[in-house]
Amino acid sequence: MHELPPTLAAVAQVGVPVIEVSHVSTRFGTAVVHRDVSLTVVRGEVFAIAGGNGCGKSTLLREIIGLLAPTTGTIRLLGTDSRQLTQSNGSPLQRRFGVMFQHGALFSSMTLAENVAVPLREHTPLSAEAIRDIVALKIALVGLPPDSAIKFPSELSGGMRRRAALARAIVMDPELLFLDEPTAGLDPMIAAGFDDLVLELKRLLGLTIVMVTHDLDSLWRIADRVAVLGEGQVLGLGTMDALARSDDPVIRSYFHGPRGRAAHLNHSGMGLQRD
Ligand SMILES: Nc1ncnc2c1ncn2[C@@H]1O[C@H](COP(=O)(O)OP(=O)(O)OP(=O)(O)O)[C@@H](O)[C@H]1O
Repeated sequence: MHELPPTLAAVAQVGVPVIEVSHVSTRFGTAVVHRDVSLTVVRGEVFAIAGGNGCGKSTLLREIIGLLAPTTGTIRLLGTDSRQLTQSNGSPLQRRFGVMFQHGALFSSMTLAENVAVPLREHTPLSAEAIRDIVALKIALVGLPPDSAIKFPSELSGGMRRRAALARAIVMDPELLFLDEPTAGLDPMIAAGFDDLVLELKRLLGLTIVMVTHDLDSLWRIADRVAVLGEGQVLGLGTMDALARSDDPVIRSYFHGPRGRAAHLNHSGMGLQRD
């Protein structure tokens, strides 16, 4: 029997759980960040983790990708306990996901092409020529011009830096893509363009996407499901439409404050109407 190419194999498994967070609690000293958090991400969705400042979104992301071990509870990533990632470097599992950290986290002393090449240099035996070709392809895929490859991060705009960071996150053809505050600090037009790019890459590459964000426009635009964290717990989990109807006071204040209302109006098209 022939094996399916990775993208088709991923499409064939749409809806299968790829991340299972079970009864996770996290403490830093006496500070409790998570108490009994459980959620499941299924293949093929854009799953967002939202909530107020300091509610533990990035910490949960770090736990899922094995940079940090939860105090209690378990997290299974693509069927493997993510503690195994915490304990070992260079696990084959690490090749199956890409991460775009907050603000892009590009190396300032490297050109854009060198930044994008880092995972290939670290995790594959590919020749310099093959790496150059793959990097050029990924730079084009995120909509950056070829001449940006030789530029340093300081020579790029904020939006271009995010696209470069995204190119690095997908350079190993991952199944799963993690985005930590991908649109933070971008102006609304650039942020919307970035959201569209994320959706396009999801479609082209058969990605499952987990995104930590405060950006209500992004949530309305691209999230299939959203987990709202607060008070150490999952306060609500569902589609944006379902969450917008929630009676939970924290969720209500999150979605029905001035920014939440404006984002909802924009999403429904009403925000674009003029008198
Ligand atoms: N390594 C650490 N040691 C001690 N405390 C930490 C550590 N990492 C995170 N925290 C604390 O855990 C809490 C949750 O932080 P986290 O960055 O996960 O929140 P967040 O929801 O992503 O916040 P923001 O939206 O502001 O980025 C914060 O109070 C933070 O100070």
